[in-house]
This record gives sequence, C-alpha cells and structure tokens, in this order.
Amino acid sequence: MIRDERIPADQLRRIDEEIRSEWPTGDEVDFEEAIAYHESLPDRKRFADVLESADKPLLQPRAGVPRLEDQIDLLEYLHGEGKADLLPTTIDSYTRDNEYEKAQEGLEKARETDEDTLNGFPAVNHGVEGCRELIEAIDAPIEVRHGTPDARLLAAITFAGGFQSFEGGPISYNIPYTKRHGLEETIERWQFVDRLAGAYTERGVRINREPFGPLTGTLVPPSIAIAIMLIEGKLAATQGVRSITLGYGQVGNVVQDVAALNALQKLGDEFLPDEVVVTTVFHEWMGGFPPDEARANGVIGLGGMTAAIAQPDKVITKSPQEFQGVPTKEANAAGLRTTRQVIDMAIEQDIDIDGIEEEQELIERETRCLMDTVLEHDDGDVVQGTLKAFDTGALDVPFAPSDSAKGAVLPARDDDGRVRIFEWGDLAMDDDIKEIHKARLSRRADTEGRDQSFRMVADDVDAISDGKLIGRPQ
Ligand SMILES: CCC[C@H]1O[C@@H](n2cnc3c(N)ncnc32)[C@H](O)[C@@H]1O
Repeated sequence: MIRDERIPADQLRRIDEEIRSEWPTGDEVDFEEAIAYHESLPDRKRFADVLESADKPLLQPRAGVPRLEDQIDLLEYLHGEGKADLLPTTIDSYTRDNEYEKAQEGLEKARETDEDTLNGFPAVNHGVEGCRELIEAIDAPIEVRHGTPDARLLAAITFAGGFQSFEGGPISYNIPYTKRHGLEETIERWQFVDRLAGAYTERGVRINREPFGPLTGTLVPPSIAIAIMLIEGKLAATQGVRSITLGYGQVGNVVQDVAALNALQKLGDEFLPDEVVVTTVFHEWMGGFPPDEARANGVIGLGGMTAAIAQPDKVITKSPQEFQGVPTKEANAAGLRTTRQVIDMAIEQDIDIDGIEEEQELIERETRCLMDTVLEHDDGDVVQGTLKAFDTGALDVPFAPSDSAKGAVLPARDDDGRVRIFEWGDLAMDDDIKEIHKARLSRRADTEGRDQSFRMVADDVDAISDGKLIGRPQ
C-alpha cells in the first residue's frame, strides 16, 4: 500500500535503472554529470530563481515542434518577438503515452519530409544531448510542459538535459488525460518524478514543479482545482521538492478568478511546508475559444486584466488561433504581447472591486472542506486519503474522462458568471455552502425564467466560444 513517504535511495536507484532501459537515450543519463552540467548554467537560465525573484507576473506560452532546430527557432522567436519571460517545451502526444517508437517514426518523418506530424517535441527521443543543445541555444529558463501519466523517463532525461521546471502531477495528469492509468499507479510513478526532482534539489539544483491547475479546463469549480493543487504540492514536498508553482485555470468571472488566485497562494503557504517556496500560475482561459481572432484577443485581454489585479507569479498565455489548435509562432507571440499590453496598462492602477474578499472566503471554506476529508482519513496519510476521497466521490472533478473520478459533480455559472455547483454528487461539502450555491444558481434561473437544469451546464460550456460568459437561453 503506497503512502506519502519519501522513496528510499535504493528504491530510487532501482526504478531509475528500470525506466532508463525503456529507450536507448536513457543510457545518456548520469546523475553526477548532470549535476555538474546544471551548475555550469548561468543564473538567467535557472528557472526557480528567475520565477521566484520576479516583481511582477512573468509570461510563458506553450510551444513544441518535433525537430530540435525548429524548436530552437520557435523559442528564440517567442523570446525575441513575444518577449516571453519564461519558455516552454511542449511534449508530443506519443511521448505522453510512452510510445517512444511512434515518436521516433514521427521525428524521422519530419526530418525526411519536412512535414511535422508530431504535435510537440519528443524529448525522450532527442535525449540528454538534444535537450542540452536546446538549453544552450536559448537565453531564458525553459519548462517541460506535457500531459504524461507515466513521466518517469521523460523526467530523468529532461532533468539531466538541463531543464529545471516540470509540469504535471499524479492527479492533474491522470484525471483530465487518461482512462487507463489508475490513480494509485500514477501517484506511485509521480513519487519517483518528485523524488528525482528532490534529489537534484538536495544537490543545489532546485527543480521547479508545477502541478497542472486547469484539470479538465471546463468550468472547474475553483475549490476543487485548489484542493488538488494542495494535494500534489504536499506529495511533491514529501519527496524533497522545494520550488512549487500551484496552478489555476481562468473561469472568466474576474471577481472569482482574483479570489481564487488569492486563495491559492494563501492556502499553498498554509498547507505546504515552510521550506517550500510556493508560487502561483494563472492559465488564460482553457475552455473553447471564439473562432474569430479579434474575439479571441478579447478573451486573452480579460486574462491579462485579471492577472494585473491578482498578480500571480506566472501567466500561461493563449493565442488568437486557439480555436484552430496549435498556433503559428506569430500568433503565439501575439498572444504574449496582447497579455503584456493589458497587464502593463492595468498593473499600476489601483483597481478596487467589491466582493473579492467574500468570494475568497467562500473558496477557502470550500477548499478546507475538501482537504479535511482527505487529511482526516485514517492517520492523515495524503496518499491514502486522496485515494479514498476519489473512490467515494468526496473529491471529484466534473467531466473527468478518467475512471479514477466519479464525474458526478456538475458545475454551472450563476447570474454573475461565477462557477457554482449544480449537482454535488458525493462531494464533501458543508450544507450551508451548498445552500449558497443553490441560492446563486436560482437567481440565474429566475433571471432566465427557467429551472436550474443540465441545460444551463451545456449552455455554459460553449458560451465563451459563442462570445459570451454565461450561456443564456436564446
Ligand atoms: C493543456 C493543453 C492545451 C493547450 O495546449 C496548447 N498546445 C498543445 N500543444 C501545443 C504546441 N505544440 N504548441 C503550442 N501550444 C500547444 C493548445 O493550443 C491548448 O491551448
């Protein structure tokens, strides 16, 4: 039975040898040599230091293409033209599914035909050497962004390759991303990733870990997202991670988004050990975007405005081509500049909005209800408490493709456009909080002259891509 306990050194070594045999590039990994490589990197490439010393939100896009020279060109462009403060390397879907053979075929096809069939950078196939060429070429810190339930080999290779930031976690890269990996399996496998990051940390190379806050990206109630961030942060801290960036995906109501970001930082500082430096990242709207690029820029601008008020440590930007999928480098850079323009115009203003404190108190109360049910189980072991909470539905994620979550919770926007819970399933929540949600949803029902129903939820899912926030009946 796995528990929230640090992986012993002999077990770390055994797993490391086992996973490095999964692809030939695993042989390039040598921990001591990798420590020396990281020590050779200049301060401006040390991800945690750059992030944690910033005095205003840093901007970071998503970006990944198959070939190394193209990835270098892309990141140079986003750094130069997009003025990104932090850069990504988004990993392709085959690698995320540990399909390294197919990723290899895709990489070779791209090299032969100039045609990119992979939707990201196959870092395992590029190996430690390829990753280092990328790190050497780019004059800014770079994070590995992906969606990998079993990220052990990806971590071993990219950490050795000079990357100092790694996104994801055992819940946030399970629930939204996979059906076939059980939660206990992904928790155990991510304990290795975090222990490896902790091993680098103990040698002075502080690997930053960023649990994936947006989850399914569709109307996720803030307290559910924050509870999962706190759980993944605690699991990472146990393994020795000391730089943790907790994530949150914009829902689009400015009061609720600012309140959620404030709650995320406050609860992160409270629930994670004092030796951890806790930062926050705000993901611009992760749901459906308008196809019209001018409207898409409006969505991006609202994200910038929200970030200027809440001032998270980092913002993950979107592009006006979001509706179409992976953006061109020009569109990706434009999304960075749109966000920067709004932040820089708004951040020096004294903008006081009513209701933020009240909403933050509600979000904090909800999150504590969820955390209590996880931590009260048995002897407070976070792993066992988390497994039990998802198994009973006491913790749940709406629209979760994974069998690890019941998906019995249904969100809907209230008359103000804030995300409330319409169907609670077995979610652990105080009755008076449920009454608050019910009252706010019934106010919308009155406004719209209809009963609270699943219809509201369905209307809300497409509202923003249709140009609105709330899915009002036509
Ligand atoms: C959480 C992931 C969804 C977001 O991740 C973006 N995304 C995925 N793959 C790439 C890539 N290779 N380059 C730039 N953006 C990418 C999508 O557009 C979407 O916004």
